[in-house]
Amino acid sequence: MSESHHWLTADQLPVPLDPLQHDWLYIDKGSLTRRLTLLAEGAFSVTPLREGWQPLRDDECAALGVAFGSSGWVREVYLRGHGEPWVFARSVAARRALEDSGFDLQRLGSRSLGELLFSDQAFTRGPLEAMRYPDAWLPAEVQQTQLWARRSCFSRGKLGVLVAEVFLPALWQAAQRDS
Ligand SMILES: C=C(O[C@@H]1C=C(C(=O)O)C=C[C@H]1O)C(=O)O
Repeated sequence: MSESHHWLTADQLPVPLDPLQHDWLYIDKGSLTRRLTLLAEGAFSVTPLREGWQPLRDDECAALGVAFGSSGWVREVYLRGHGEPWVFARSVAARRALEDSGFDLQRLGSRSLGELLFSDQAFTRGPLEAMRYPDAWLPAEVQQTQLWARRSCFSRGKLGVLVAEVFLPALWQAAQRDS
């Protein structure tokens, strides 16, 4: 894997990002749901693509502090502005921690996970890390190399919900128009 295939904090990036990308990837630590809702003037929606129990990826197990190959809940969605996919988001939590926590990730459907995480004061957000997301991890229809993604872990007690967000070209176009 090349250097760009590691999750990096802003100070670990070999080359600084342009200011707009830096802002979306690292600076805004508030709810992305809220930011996208504003950018889309309310025309925001969440569409689940895939939800279920699966073995988590190695980078996810490492970030959550569980053994490689651990099972977890995987939720993949599009966050849409004006119906267009703006962000592909993949959120995961280890099975044991999730079951012990009573946190109801399984029945969210098209409600935003962000609303839930940000409305519960007990969750704290870990550092934001970014990388160019491997295209093989994206749904075929938006597959493209070199797309920037970020991730961070929301923690409440022993539960960690790791949220990765991949910014799609339509988002950058909308953000550029707005800036
Ligand atoms: C973490 C947030 O939640 C967003 C909403 C998600 C969902 O509904 O699955 C997933 C990831 C995030 O992009 C947020 O709004 O900041």
